[in-house]
Amino acid sequence: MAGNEWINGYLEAILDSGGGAGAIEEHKPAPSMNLRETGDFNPTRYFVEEVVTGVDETDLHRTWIKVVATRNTRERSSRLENMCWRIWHLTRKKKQLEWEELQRSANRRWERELGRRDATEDMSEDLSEGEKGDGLGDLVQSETPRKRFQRNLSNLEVWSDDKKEKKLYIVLVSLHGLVRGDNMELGRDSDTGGQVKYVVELARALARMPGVYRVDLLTRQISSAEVDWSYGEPTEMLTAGPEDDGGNEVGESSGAYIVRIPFGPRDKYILKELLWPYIQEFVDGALTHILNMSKALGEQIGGGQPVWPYVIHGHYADAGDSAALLSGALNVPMVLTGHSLGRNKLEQLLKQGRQSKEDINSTYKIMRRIEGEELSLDAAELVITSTRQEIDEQWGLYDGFDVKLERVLRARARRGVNCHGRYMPRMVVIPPGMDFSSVVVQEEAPEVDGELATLISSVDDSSPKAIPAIWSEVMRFLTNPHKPMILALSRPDPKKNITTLLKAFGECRPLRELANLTLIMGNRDDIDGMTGGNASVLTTVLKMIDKYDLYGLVAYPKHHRQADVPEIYRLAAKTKGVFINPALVEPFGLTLIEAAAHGLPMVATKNGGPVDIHRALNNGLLVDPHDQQAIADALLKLVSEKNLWSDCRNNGWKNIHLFSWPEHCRTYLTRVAACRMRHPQWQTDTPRG
Ligand SMILES: O=c1ccn([C@@H]2O[C@H](COP(=O)(O)OP(=O)(O)O[C@H]3O[C@H](CO)[C@@H](O)[C@H](O)[C@H]3O)[C@@H](O)[C@H]2O)c(=O)[nH]1
Ligand SMILES: O=P(O)(O)OC[C@H]1O[C@](O)(CO)[C@@H](O)[C@@H]1O
Repeated sequence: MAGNEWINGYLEAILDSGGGAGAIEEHKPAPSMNLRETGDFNPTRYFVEEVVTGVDETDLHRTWIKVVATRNTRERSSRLENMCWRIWHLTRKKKQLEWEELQRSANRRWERELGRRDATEDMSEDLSEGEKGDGLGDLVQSETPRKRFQRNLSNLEVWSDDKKEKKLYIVLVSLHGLVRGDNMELGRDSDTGGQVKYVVELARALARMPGVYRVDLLTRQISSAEVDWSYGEPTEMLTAGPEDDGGNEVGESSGAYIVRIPFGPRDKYILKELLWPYIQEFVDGALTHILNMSKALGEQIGGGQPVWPYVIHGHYADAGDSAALLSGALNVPMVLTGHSLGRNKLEQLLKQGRQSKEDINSTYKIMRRIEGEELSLDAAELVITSTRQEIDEQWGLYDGFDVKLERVLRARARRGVNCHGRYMPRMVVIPPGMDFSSVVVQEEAPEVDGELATLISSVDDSSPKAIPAIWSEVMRFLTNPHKPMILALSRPDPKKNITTLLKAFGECRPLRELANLTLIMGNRDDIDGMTGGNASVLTTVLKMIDKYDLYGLVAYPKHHRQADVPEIYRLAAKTKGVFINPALVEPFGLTLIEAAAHGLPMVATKNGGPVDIHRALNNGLLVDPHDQQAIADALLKLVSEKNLWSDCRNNGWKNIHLFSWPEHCRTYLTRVAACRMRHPQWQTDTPRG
């Protein structure tokens, strides 16, 4: 088409000028005017050069106005051509800018990748020490060095019997709650629960390890009429130390002891939230005890030289704060276990939406607690957690810890690269053990009616099968005790979310018809005598039982002893029931491994440690604790689908052995031995061990 010949001319000019759609064109200088003078002037080429070099879009519109106003056809056509080219040029220029930006961002990404590769090399260099694995689901891959799953703990020497000639002195600190070795009053109040059980069992297990001479568990001396006299005893032996191989006595101080230090109002048992002002007083008392004990041990086993603590291990924010001070004063490595973390609790309570941050702080002194946790992180060489999730999603909330940065810092320190003063503690997953002595040997899944009915109907004192007293205590609430029992067992703390469980049960007719609900909520004489949060939970529970008319379907006994707990699990298992932990957040969940050991499948909160326990045991279902329907559905599924129930029961039994205190202690000592040595008595070239 003749009219469009000019387009061909321009295209040729583009090709000549090296331009082409998408090509990146070198910027060409404008043709000098001498082209005109020399007669080689080519208007098309001129325009192309003119457009490519000179114009921009700002006056494009003015040009358009001129073109529209031009009468002369030829002139108008020329101007139109010019405009087309300018539009084309600007489009190409825009594309060029975009391409250059793409190039720049690709370069930036490549640089970041290079950096990441560096960091990953650092980490993997570090990970080769067995830090891989994402939690209890990899428990078989966890720090606990088990034969079949021996980790590549490259530069760590696993603690073994050849350490038996060492005579280590270990100090554990757990300040709050009622701490004693036997008949613990777990669940009596919000401060006496899993941590108390954990530290007592840890102290006993450590004292039984080769090379450990003495373990002191420091706590608060409570001489109050409100509590049993045993909590006022200055010292309580938990276990005597092991005989040494030669059968010789190992000294009267060997073994594990609770040592009670007086601090705070002498005649009062006060809540953990009110202990913060007295931490320094505890530290003073603890320091005096440790100095005296180190001297005494020095006389016994140290050849006259003081035997300083091998490690000071704080449990929970308050004891972590204290251990940090003691560690600094004694120049002894500090280890921390959180048990339950303030930032996580705050997050979940805010999500529940019942209290403002100010109210939460007023009730729980949560900001002082978080400050104690941050101080502990700064001082700790090592943080022992129960699950991988606790590291990633709970400690990861803290200023003093970042998963990736910690590994990079450690790798840099190992390579002698400056860390600019940044330091973070190592995190290691060592799941707690449990005391299996209370677990009855695995029985075949009994026929419910056959076994339990026989037991109940023949009960009398003479009967060889007299049922445990606690069974009667529970069953007296129930119209039909043969129905599958849904069991919840926890301190009656608001964060345990018992009321949502009760609502789910009360509003689910099939569940009410198919199962009973048993709530073990600590021990109580009088609800009015309970602390605030616990009293409100109990009051709400009673009101909800009335509201939903759950009489005969829900058991809520006032008292039980520690020795009753295994029997309670057994009763629920005999009815083919289910254990539930609906907590808003559960850092670990000792009750879940206890229930599994007793053959009970679980329904548990998906917030916290239960995720990793489930991955290790595969013995139940996880739920959103804020979703009442999900809780009801999961319970209904497990109590109604008998094959699923049996599979979960057997899965729990299959792997529960992974939660063993001896294995825990072996890993514990292996990791502590690798901490930075600080004290002259440990002055050796290699990590202590
Ligand atoms: O009425 C009760 C209530 C509890 N318990 C026992 O007390 C312990 C409770 O431990 P857990 O279920 O773990 O809850 P907490 O008391 O909240 O323990 C804190 O500390 C534990 C140890 O670190 C962690 O597992 C928890 O996640 C953490 O919240 C278990 O052994 C229970 O058997 C009773 O015997 N009777
Ligand atoms: O509910 P909180 O305030 O996080 O505290 C958890 C409590 O449970 C315990 O296990 C009770 O022993 C302690 O860790 C702590 O007193």
